Amino acid sequence: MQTEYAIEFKHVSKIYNLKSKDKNHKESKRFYALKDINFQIPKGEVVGVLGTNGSGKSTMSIILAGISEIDDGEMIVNGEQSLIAINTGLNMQLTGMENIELKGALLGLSKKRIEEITEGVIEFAEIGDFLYQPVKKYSSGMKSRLGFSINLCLNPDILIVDEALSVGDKGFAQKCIDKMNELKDDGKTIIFISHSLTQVREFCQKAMWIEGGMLKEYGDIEEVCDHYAEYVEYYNALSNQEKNAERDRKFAKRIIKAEPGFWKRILDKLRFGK
Ligand SMILES: Nc1ncnc2c1ncn2[C@@H]1O[C@H](COP(=O)(O)OP(=O)(O)OP(=O)(O)O)[C@@H](O)[C@H]1O
Repeated sequence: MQTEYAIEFKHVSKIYNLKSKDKNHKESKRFYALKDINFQIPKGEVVGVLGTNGSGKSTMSIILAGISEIDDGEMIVNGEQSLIAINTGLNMQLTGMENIELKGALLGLSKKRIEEITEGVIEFAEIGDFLYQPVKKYSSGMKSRLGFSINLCLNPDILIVDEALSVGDKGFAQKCIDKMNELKDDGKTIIFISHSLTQVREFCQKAMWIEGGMLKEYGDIEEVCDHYAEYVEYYNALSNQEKNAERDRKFAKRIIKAEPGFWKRILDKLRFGK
């Protein structure tokens, strides 16, 4: 039987502009936030994403969620995806309730479905009357409760969780893990981005390690986690000077040196969506 994929990345790259240090220097450099990423995630798989700060994990999460466009390559997503992240997805001016309605409307859900989701959120988030207050008045834990609850209650085919568990209190984090386990048992695809190797080992079936914008490893959970842990240990043992050199070395590989035809390809893609 042919494997059905929830997500396929084919030579996916994401480019960002980097402002020049020198204020008078108009030209800005371009660099790869993600560079030539290839992988296939079968439906129903739970994948942990690891990588040191700035490696490209959040960039990947917003690309996966359809919030950010790719600059090169192709991404194929089969199913409705939903992203839970610390600072995304909530409108700060609107109340919790209005945020639920807005999200429902953007997804084109029926009034009845939005009411069901609202009931689910009231029960799951446990933020009481704060649901009728603007989100800007919430604590970060309460924002996380609301964001988590909305996205979990939407029951997406593909759930992307970006470091969101680190904000809520322990009781709520456990409640989210239990709910995520339910989704896992239901055969949903979950992409779990976390700095906690313990959480990744416990919750995921496979792991992906992104470093310096590139896919370093993707496969067996224990193997990838062990290799990542070894790297973190190696990096932490470096002197500050060595750490700087390591960062510069990684960054040098991300700066774009345009080969012939590169910019034409990017521009054509922007103009014609090719
Ligand atoms: N909007 C943006 N414009 C320019 N550069 C950006 C933008 N967003 C992210 N970057 C840069 O892209 C690189 C990847 O960032 P990203 O947030 O994806 O990393 P991360 O792996 O999620 O890091 P962390 O573990 O620190 O959250 C970083 O160098 C970051 O500074």
